[in-house]
Amino acid sequence: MASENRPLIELQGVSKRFAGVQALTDVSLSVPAGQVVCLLGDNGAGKSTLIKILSGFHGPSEGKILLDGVETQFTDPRDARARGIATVHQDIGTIPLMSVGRNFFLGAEPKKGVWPFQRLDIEKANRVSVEQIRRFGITRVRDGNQLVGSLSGGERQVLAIGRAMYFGARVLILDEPTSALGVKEAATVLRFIQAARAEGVGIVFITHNAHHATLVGDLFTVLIQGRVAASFKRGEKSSTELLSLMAGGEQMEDIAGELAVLAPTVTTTPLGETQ
Ligand SMILES: Nc1ncnc2c1ncn2[C@@H]1O[C@H](COP(=O)(O)OP(=O)(O)OP(=O)(O)O)[C@@H](O)[C@H]1O
Repeated sequence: MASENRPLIELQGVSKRFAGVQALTDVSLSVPAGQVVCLLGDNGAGKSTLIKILSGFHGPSEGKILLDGVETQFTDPRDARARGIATVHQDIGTIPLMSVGRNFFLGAEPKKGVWPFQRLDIEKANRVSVEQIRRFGITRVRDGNQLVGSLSGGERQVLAIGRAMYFGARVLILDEPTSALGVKEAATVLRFIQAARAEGVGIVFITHNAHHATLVGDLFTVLIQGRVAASFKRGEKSSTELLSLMAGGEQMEDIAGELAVLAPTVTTTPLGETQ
């Protein structure tokens, strides 16, 4: 297994400006091997911009990217992928009307035969895909010919993440992988995240769900308006504290105050009467 604290990828003092918009300011983040780094923040806080920088989609306006401790630049997302940085977006990346095996190897299909008579080795695609997802506890899938549309949301996420790992991801960026899922389905994905961590993969887990974050996270970074508002380790804050931080504590107190003023008006109006 990879050593626990070796950073695989790091951002140092990264800022990103778009025309007229300062999306990120002086953000530093380190993703060690075998650790889950939770990236949290409200809408517009800069999470997407940050993962686009980590995955080679944008270059930073200022600051550095270090890969295995060496300063680097990604030419594009393909370059980042080739160097082991895989991004799995919620609900994209699998095709419902295609089989599990075909989805798993999409764009990298195993071939058999000798060129020019090569054809898709569907037996291999089916066998490997089923092995890979069963390895992480999805035992309901037994046949690689099964259509992805018949899998649950959590199983589809696991398929997409398992595929990234099979193709050599060392850093997995998971963009809101549990946000559209029910409790049981989210648990499937969270278990998978733990299994990936145990294999020494560095994980960036983007979520709005403070509870999911505290269940699997080792390190936490909260972004507010493009800046790191807090950065801490597992056990240093409860999920309630985390939630309040994400909402920008004071704002939540203001909302609670407003609701307290409104509440008596609402409760004293008898049902069926209008004012
Ligand atoms: N390509 C772009 N051009 C101009 N402004 C952008 C661009 N991408 C992001 N921004 C701006 O940067 C800020 C941060 O946006 P970003 O999408 O990174 O936030 P986010 O935390 O991912 O939000 P969400 O959860 O809603 O996706 C926002 O003000 C957004 O409008």
